[in-house]
This record gives sequence, C-alpha cells and structure tokens, in this order.
Amino acid sequence: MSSEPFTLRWGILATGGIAKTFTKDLLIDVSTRDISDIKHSLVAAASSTSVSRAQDFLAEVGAPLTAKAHGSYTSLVADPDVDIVYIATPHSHHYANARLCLEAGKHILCEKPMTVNAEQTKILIDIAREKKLFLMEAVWTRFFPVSKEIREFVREGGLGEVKRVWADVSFWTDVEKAFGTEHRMVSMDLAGGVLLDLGVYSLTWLFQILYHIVPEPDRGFPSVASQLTKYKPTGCDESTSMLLSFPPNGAHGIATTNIRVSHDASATATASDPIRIQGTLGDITVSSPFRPTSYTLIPASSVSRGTPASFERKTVTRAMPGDGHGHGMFWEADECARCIRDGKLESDDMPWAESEAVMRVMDRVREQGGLVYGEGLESVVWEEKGAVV
Ligand SMILES: NC(=O)C1=CN([C@@H]2O[C@H](COP(=O)(O)OP(=O)(O)OC[C@H]3O[C@@H](n4cnc5c(N)ncnc54)[C@H](OP(=O)(O)O)[C@@H]3O)[C@@H](O)[C@H]2O)C=CC1
Ligand SMILES: O=C1OC[C@@H](O)[C@H](O)[C@H]1O
Repeated sequence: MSSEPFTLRWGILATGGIAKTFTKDLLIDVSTRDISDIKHSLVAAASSTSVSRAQDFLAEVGAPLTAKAHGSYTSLVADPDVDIVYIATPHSHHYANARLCLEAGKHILCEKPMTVNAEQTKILIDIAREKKLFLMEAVWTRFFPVSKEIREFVREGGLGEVKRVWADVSFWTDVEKAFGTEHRMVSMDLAGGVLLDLGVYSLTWLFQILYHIVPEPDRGFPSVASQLTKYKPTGCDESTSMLLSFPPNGAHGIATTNIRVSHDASATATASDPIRIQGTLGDITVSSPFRPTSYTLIPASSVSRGTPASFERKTVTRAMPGDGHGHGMFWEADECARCIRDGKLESDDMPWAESEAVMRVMDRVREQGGLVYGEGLESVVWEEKGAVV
C-alpha cells in the first residue's frame, strides 16, 4: 500500500539566470529519478522589477497556469500558499532577502554563498532555529549521487587516510568584455568576486572530505593562508588561492579559483582533473566540480606501509536521470522536501555549521587580501525598508 507523497509548495524569489534553471528542474516529474515519496509544486514567482517580469518568467519556465506572479518579494512572502522560498538574487541581497522570508515564516533554500559574511549567516541560523524554519544554502553539487558516493567511499576508509585535497573552480573569461564593471560577478555593490561566487565550490570540495565526514570529536576549523589578486576596475577578487590545514592530522586542502584561466581539463591537454582527493591508498579525481557525474579511482602505485588499495583503476559514471533533461538542481530540492516533511530544520548533507564555517574561511581570506564590501553589505542590521523587497 503506497501512501500519498509529501508535496512541497515553492515560491521563487528573483527571475534571473539561475532562477530559471532551478525552476525548470523543479518542474521535472520526480518519477524520472525514481522518486515517489515527495513532489514539488511551483505555486509562485516574484520579481522586484515588475509583475510582468514575474509573468514572463513563469511563462518561460513552463509553469502551471495556477502559479501566481508577484510584483515584489514582500508580496511573495505574504502568499499563504508558499511553503518554501528559493532565493536567487545576487550575493549582496541574500541576507536581507532571507531575513524577509524568515520574518514571514517561510522555509528557505538560499543560493550560494549563504550571505556576504559569517556573522550574517550566524544570525540567519539563529532566527531559523528560533522560528523552527528550514534553512539551507543551495550548494547543489553536494546532492549529486556522485558526491554522496565519494563521501561514503572516503568515510569508509577506501582511500586510507586522506592527506590532501585539491580543488580548482576557474573559468577562462575575457573579464573586462564579459563583465565590465556592473555585472554581479565583479560589482562590489553586489558582493561580486570570484571567491564568493566560485571559490565557495572549491571550499565545498575540501569541506566535504576534510570536515563533513570527519567524526565530530576530531573535526575542527582549519588554519587558513591565502593570496588574492584584485580585478582593478572594481576592486573585487579575480584570482584567489587558499591553503588550509585541517584537524586532527593537518591534512592539507588547496582551493583555487580564477576567472582568467580554466579548471577545464579538456581545454588543456596536459591538465589533470580539477578535484583530487589523495589518500594513503590512492586518489579519487573528479572532472566536473559543479555537476559531478563521474569520478576516477586511482590506486597508489606503491604502498610502503599497510594494505594496498582494494580497488582497480577505473572511472565510475552515474548517468543523469530520465532522458538526461535537467541540470541536476532537482536533487537539492528533493532534500528540502524530505527535510521539511520530516520536521528537520537543517540538512545532514549541508548543515548550518558547515555553511557558517565556509563563510568564516572566506572572511579570513578576504581579511588577508584586504577585500571589504563596504558597510551596507557587511552589516547585520536588517530593515525591510533598506532591502530590495
Ligand atoms: N547554483 C548555481 O549553479 C548557480 C548559482 N548562482 C547564484 O545565484 C545567484 C543569482 O545569480 P544569477 O541568477 O546568475 O544572477 P542574475 O543577475 O541572472 O539574476 C539575479 C536576479 O536577482 C534579482 N535582483 C534583485 N536585486 C538585484 C540587483 N540589485 N541587481 C541585480 N539583480 C537583482 C533580479 O530579479 P528580479 O528583477 O526579478 O527581482 C535578477 O534577475 C547568485 O547568488 C549566484 O551565486 C548563479 C549561477 C549558477
Ligand atoms: O554557481 C555558479 O556556477 C556556475 C557559474 O557559471 C556561476 O558564475 C556561479 O554563480
């Protein structure tokens, strides 16, 4: 006897690029990924620009005709049919938008990075806890089956003791031409820069392995050393490299990010995969740092102590579900539905403490590199009037 699936009712806050991608994924039938315990319903979308922009958005993504268009974020969060809000605004606005949702009693999936700094993230967590609302940073990469499989393999000791993780997330971009000075990627007013936008992925790879799966008593905040080079026209960062050392054994994490050179191995004949997890028994490498659908296991060629690896060199591929449509953002949406159904306020795969710890690392890096976004953006003071609503 099958019970009715739990249906989560979504409201989309903002109508830009990733909002469209995410919403299209949300509309893909869950049965295409062999799921029957939960469902998603798109009930509303809001634009801070105009109601017609929200209407155009709903039409473009192929929303059901019942979905409502709101001409302001305030109107969206007052909609009684909305359970959870997906926040897809620039980094500068996450804190204010999330506060707006929490004050209105809505659960939240907030695009990465959760906020501009760790202090803001902590306040959101405190409010979510107090109001018993679900809150999660939308680090979608963590919910790919391949990410989960890698975490499990390493947790069970498949690689022996992990000594080092490398993660590069970088794009070749003609920055001046592509982004100028106003684009959210480089605008200081929108908390642009490569660290908050892409470096957060490099750090998530380090944290998944060197923090997340480490047993609680041994887990700890890493030491951080970094270099950061600024994009001269605006002063945000265009190249940032971080060297972290994690308790309990001082395993190293090397996280790099850049918008002038690429992580893409296929683009340069001699480059290796951008993610490399190195244990005493061998390595795991991953070729796509955003959408991991395969990984390669490489046993160590010689083992001086202990047992050799129990695996052969091979590449494991996990095809995208259904007929391959979709971006892979539906898995994080599924996680939200299951957590809310089960009365959980945070996800085990992307816990609050980890979002806060990653933000703390990025705070340190910005401090070391002298990158400050200005009082308004770094502030924790929230006034509805001051925010884009
Ligand atoms: N998970 C992923 O793969 C990706 C995540 N992202 C993240 O998603 C967020 C949004 O990125 P993206 O969709 O590329 O950005 P876009 O610039 O395409 O869209 C941002 C939207 O935010 C709203 N907005 C509100 N205030 C402002 C403002 N002052 N300036 C600009 N836009 C504003 C606008 O919608 P409206 O006018 O309707 O209110 C706008 O369309 C970022 O946090 C980014 O890091 C981005 C790309 C990929
Ligand atoms: O999260 C992201 O992933 C894809 C990138 O193109 C984008 O800049 C970034 O925000």
